[in-house]
Amino acid sequence: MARVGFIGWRGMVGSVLMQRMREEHDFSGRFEPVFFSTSQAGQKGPDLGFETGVLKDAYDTKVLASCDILVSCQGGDYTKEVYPRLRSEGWKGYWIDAASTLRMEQDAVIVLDPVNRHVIDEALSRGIKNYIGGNCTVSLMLMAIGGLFREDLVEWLSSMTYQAASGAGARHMRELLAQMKELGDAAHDLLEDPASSILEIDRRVTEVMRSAEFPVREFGVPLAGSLIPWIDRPVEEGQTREEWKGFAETNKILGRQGNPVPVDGICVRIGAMRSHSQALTIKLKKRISLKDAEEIIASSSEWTKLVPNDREVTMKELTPAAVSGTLTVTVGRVRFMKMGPEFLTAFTVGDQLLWGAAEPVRRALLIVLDHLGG
Ligand SMILES: NC(=O)C1=CN([C@@H]2O[C@H](COP(=O)(O)OP(=O)(O)OC[C@H]3O[C@@H](n4cnc5c(N)ncnc54)[C@H](OP(=O)(O)O)[C@@H]3O)[C@@H](O)[C@H]2O)C=CC1
Ligand SMILES: N[C@@H](CC(=O)OP(=O)(O)O)C(=O)O
Repeated sequence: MARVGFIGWRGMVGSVLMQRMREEHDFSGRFEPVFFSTSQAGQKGPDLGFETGVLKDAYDTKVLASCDILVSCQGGDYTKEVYPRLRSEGWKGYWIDAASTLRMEQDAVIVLDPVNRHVIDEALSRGIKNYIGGNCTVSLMLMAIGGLFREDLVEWLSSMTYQAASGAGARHMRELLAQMKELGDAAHDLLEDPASSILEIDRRVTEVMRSAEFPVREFGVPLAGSLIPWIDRPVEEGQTREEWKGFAETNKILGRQGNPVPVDGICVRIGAMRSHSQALTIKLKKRISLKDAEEIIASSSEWTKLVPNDREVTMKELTPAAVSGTLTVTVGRVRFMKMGPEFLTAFTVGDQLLWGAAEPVRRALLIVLDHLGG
């Protein structure tokens, strides 16, 4: 029976992974799970409804190397430190990771099996051992409109994003709520009075938002009541690294680095909790009917849900409030644009911690286990 080590299981992404694995009964005796921690070795393992033993030291490469598969949601710094050591000590097992560190390596595949199962299967048959979850924005875009790529209809794509606080981590989610509370508190008494001036409410809220006491330790600036049109560090030509991933990772996931599709846009952090949204402009290679475009989009995956371009349904279903916590990736506002009949637009929303992080990793584990005959 394969031995599978889990590192980072108690973090935000790791907790969602554990939750999904329990829901899907993945811990049903098909493999032997081993739980690691960088800070709690020797303490009790997670409460998953079965005996999970004592936590092993996540820096002990001897114990790590006793696993056939390692699944890490611990983060890039951990991967950078431990992964090369394991390989240099001769470990030949499968490394499945949510962090971006190894994504663009030649001997790694970015996993999003509803879209690139063929790439994963081909890599397994070539003996590739590293399977890495993609950037959340890229994975969610492909879950939404992968059908258009599958039909080779996309000449180029621009994605303007509206990214949730969860993408930056748990502390950022807390800070967003703390900021919201401060703003609400600032206007509290005026909100109670229906006759109060909206301009006075706005003045107070803006004053609090700009004050030195406003909680901005994590984001550096206000997000509640505002937005941040910059995610991650700068790279070349004025792009941010998050924007750079759009082109690099989309083409790697699709296995078309030799013939890449241009993908670019502006990535923006907004005050949503855990669902990323994106407004897409898609230049098609040829004219197709709106009905065909909708059908192809809806066929992108079994989790893709096409929302009719109708006000009521859009407001109910095409929002982070509706989508968060579900595996459904909604796509709506599909229509041709004034620029010409090959310019298609769409809006999509998906949970950043599910298909954006934990779910592709969970499914990669099952695929590798299948490959090993587990
Ligand atoms: N956040 C996201 O949206 C995405 C993240 N990722 C990747 O996943 C990595 C992990 O992200 P994320 O899950 O947000 O990170 P977290 O900060 O939530 O968790 C990372 C680790 O911190 C340690 N930790 C310390 N204190 C606590 C605590 N109070 N509660 C829980 N864990 C604690 C745990 O390790 P230990 O038990 O060893 O102490 C945990 O595994 C990222 O660095 C990134 O590489 C990938 C896609 C999306
Ligand atoms: N950078 C993404 C989160 C993410 O998926 O990052 P990475 O590509 O490092 O896994 C965000 O902030 O929303």
